[in-house]
Amino acid sequence: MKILVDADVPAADLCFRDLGEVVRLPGREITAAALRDIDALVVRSITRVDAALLAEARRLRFVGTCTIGTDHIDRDLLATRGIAFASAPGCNAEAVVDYVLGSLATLAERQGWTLAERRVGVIGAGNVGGRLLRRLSAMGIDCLACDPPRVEAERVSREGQAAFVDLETLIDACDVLCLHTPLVRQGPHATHHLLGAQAIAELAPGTVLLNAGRGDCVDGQALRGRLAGEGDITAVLDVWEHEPGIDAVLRDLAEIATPHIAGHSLEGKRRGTHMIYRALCERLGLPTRVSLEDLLPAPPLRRLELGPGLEPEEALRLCLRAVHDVRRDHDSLLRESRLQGMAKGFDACRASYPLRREFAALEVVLVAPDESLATLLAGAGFRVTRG
Ligand SMILES: NC(=O)C1=CN([C@@H]2O[C@H](COP(=O)(O)OP(=O)(O)OC[C@H]3O[C@@H](n4cnc5c(N)ncnc54)[C@H](O)[C@@H]3O)[C@@H](O)[C@H]2O)C=CC1
Ligand SMILES: O=C(O)C(=O)[C@H](O)COP(=O)(O)O
Repeated sequence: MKILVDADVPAADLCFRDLGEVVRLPGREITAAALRDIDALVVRSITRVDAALLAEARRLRFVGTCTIGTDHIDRDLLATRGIAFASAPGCNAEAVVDYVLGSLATLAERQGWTLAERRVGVIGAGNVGGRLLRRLSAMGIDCLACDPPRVEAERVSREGQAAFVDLETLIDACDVLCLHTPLVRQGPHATHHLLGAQAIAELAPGTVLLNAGRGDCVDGQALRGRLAGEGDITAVLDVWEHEPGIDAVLRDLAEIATPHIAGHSLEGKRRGTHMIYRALCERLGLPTRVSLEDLLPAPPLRRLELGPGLEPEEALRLCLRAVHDVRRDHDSLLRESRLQGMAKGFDACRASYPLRREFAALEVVLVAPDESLATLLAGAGFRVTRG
């Protein structure tokens, strides 16, 4: 049994070596020829698994992607060819929520507003959006949600404390829009350019638009036009059209521009590996000998002690940045894409990404009793204890 695993899948040798011979290749270098004698393929989001890639893959019986998104996989083709498929739903959802909160806290500081006075609209209330809504609500931040497929299928009207509304209502009513939809090209709920030219033109001045779903869900040219023209809205972009060769002008116009790393926590990546390892074991009828705990080292920063005298949002920013500083990711994309060219620089940042821990890995000790601070920090996802 030969298993080809993307070189950016962490802990792959530990997980897969008992199941067969493990071959590693960078995701963008996995070709049809490389799959000739491969029985199982394990990828991340950058390998397009389609008819061209599988042209010579006569032995292939399993494809797994250690990611939430599956838009890079032709699932119909796999089904037709009898090739089993697994993805990793929810694996890095907490990390994306951490990224969103870190970005919003950074914007609030730069632009002189507070999170508490904003209303956040979440588009796509699945594993990521649903967690975001729950954390925002627990932090006391007003939010609305838009998820027509869920409303239709489940007849839901609320998620946590947030009400479900249609997209137009959400856009009109919210100061911050967070996009967490999958890329779906066809059907009644297609998301390609879900935020299209008209919606972007109609955004109220001052709106913050954050996209950590897929780049193609937003019309990048229209967004670039609005940012370069009126310049009266703010964009936070982690995902882009045409990755890794993204639009340099849009990168410069975005207040926070990062190279598709919102989900790149150590926990998120390793959960993804482990979910695909489990799926392959199940497919082969073998027991799982490696546990997720085996893949998660203790975090280097475990405790932060806060004394009295900090404003709540200042304390929040301190904790967020102790774990992950989104400004570093922004700076590294700028630096590397200018040094190496866009596509190479974009990929280089991702390949050398210093894996970060999730907020839940940090214990925040409050030395002085402060119920509202405890609620804010616990709501944001930290483990809060009293000193
Ligand atoms: N930037 C990053 O690093 C990451 C990006 N992602 C992206 O985020 C996407 C969402 O992730 P999850 O929440 O885990 O997926 P999910 O499948 O759990 O949730 C997606 C939600 O979007 C909703 N949706 C679908 N079409 C919609 C539409 N037209 N309007 C509004 N809502 C719609 C679905 O009903 C569902 O509830 C993934 O598909 C992936 O593309 C995921 C992880 C990391
Ligand atoms: O899980 C997803 O979907 C993502 O977008 C990943 O977090 C990003 O995965 P890679 O870019 O590392 O393939």
